[in-house]
Amino acid sequence: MTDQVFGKVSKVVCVGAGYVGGPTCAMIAHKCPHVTVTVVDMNKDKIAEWNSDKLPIYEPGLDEIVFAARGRNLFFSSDIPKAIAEADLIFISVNTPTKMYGRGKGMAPDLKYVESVSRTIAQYAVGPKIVVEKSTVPVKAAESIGCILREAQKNNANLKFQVLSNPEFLAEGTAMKDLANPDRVLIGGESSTEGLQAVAELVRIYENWVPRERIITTNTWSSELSKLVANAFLAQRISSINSISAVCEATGAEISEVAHAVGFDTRIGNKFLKASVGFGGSCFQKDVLSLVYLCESLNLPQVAEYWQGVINVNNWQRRRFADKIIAELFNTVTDKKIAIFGFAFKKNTGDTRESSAIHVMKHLMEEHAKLSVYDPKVQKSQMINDLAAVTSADDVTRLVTVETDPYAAARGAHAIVVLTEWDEFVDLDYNKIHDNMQHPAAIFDGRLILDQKALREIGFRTFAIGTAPDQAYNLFGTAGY
Ligand SMILES: NC(=O)C1=CN([C@@H]2O[C@H](COP(=O)(O)OP(=O)(O)OC[C@H]3O[C@@H](n4cnc5c(N)ncnc54)[C@H](O)[C@@H]3O)[C@@H](O)[C@H]2O)C=CC1
Ligand SMILES: O=C(O)[C@H]1O[C@H](OP(=O)(O)OP(=O)(O)OC[C@H]2O[C@@H](n3ccc(=O)[nH]c3=O)[C@H](O)[C@@H]2O)[C@H](O)[C@@H](O)[C@@H]1O
Repeated sequence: MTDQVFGKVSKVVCVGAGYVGGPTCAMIAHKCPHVTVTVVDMNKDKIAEWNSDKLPIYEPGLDEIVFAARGRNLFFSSDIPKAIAEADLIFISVNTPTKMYGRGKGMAPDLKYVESVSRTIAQYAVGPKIVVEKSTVPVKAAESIGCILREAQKNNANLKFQVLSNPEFLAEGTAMKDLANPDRVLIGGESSTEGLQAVAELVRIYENWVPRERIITTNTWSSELSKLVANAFLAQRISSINSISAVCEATGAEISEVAHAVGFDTRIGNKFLKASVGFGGSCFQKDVLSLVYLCESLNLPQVAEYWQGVINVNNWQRRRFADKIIAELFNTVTDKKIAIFGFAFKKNTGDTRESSAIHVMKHLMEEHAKLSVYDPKVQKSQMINDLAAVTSADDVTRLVTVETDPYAAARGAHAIVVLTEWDEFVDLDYNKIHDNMQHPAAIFDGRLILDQKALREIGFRTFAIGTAPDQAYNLFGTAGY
């Protein structure tokens, strides 16, 4: 019988206290009171926020779990060496953004943070450690991590490492629900005796609350690839429905009716068929581009081109929506006030990474529109920084104001543009809003959340993604297409 190299896990450490590391570890601490969980980060300010009353990220249900477990079996620290030395199992949950320089610029994920953590683990580890890739990485990334760790093993016989892949599938805004009740947990590892032992230890953690049949174990490369593929398939569904939204606008078919009818087929399914102004968020674009780059590197240009199409449609949808706004505002938005409702990439999050709002606003700013933005969760400084990054600080100062209520944002505006599907936008007093706007007043619904008919009865001109212009109610033609 082979000795058990990896004992029962009682100390878990997560390097990276971001959108994934924080919520995931809070859930592990909540569900496994016998395990001590420490989340570390090189960003000391972020750790201070995790230790404060105001956590650095907003997720429904997160505060309650963190406040209950913090100081009991959940800790946030910047002492990375100490945490690594004491850990039985270490999650690597650092960012893997699209590389913005050198080889693979604009396509490949930047793995410098993952490598840096691997080197830190190699430096400070004592005894056996299970190292778990939580970050989304290209196929074979575990091999690079393993190579760095094996080097440390050569100089210290007490060190033992096994690298596992355990990608995260939570979505922002529903992270706590997704973590508490995941469709599946995926764990990839080596089929060696030590590899299987390490996988079994990670399974044991999740088994505290996830039914065993929902914990899938595969080889390492299948696990790494499955994460990229899952995101690519999800993004592909949105680009598919968005491409059809343009056909609807040109024909009189209704995108929500088409999505409903198509999604009723159980083979297709009804989720992720909501037409929109384009998908945003830190991962879909990054991970599809990572898959495209991987395919190019593997000399599979047809596969790369196929997935690149998902990104192309997304960019086109954002541009198409901005062009529609300009066309319907009589082909000029210069100096016109336009209210922007929503800046986050989806509702129930303050995250703005790759938000479609940034791209649509950029297009409107290029036409010198004056934009007045309201979002219930995004800080003003965040909006200013995001917009300045794609235009210029001068343009932002000249053209953008940020309001703390939607009525102020819409006052005196020629149009309202809905870019995030916040529930509160549905229940606003649109009679009052209409009274205080320039007339004719228009609403462009990029999220299909508003009652178009009711708005037209108030007197608005309306446009919604995937909805044909209704000549009986509004003046929109097909200009701009
Ligand atoms: N945001 C999401 O909803 C999801 C993200 N993912 C993946 O999870 C990974 C992490 O994503 P997020 O949590 O959103 O990123 P994030 O940017 O919110 O957090 C990453 C954290 O890692 C820290 N960090 C970077 N290098 C470090 C180092 N060498 N030592 C210590 N700390 C370091 C950063 O300071 C930052 O706080 C990415 O690979 C992403 O693709 C996967 C599923 C969902
Ligand atoms: O790897 C990741 O980071 C995560 O990426 C997505 O999660 P997230 O980006 O947080 O949010 P989604 O709900 O997937 O929405 C992404 C974007 O697509 C848009 N969307 C979503 C669904 C839809 O039907 N239509 C649509 O336009 C959303 O508004 C948003 O802008 C995946 O859903 C998660 O499973 C994955 O773990």
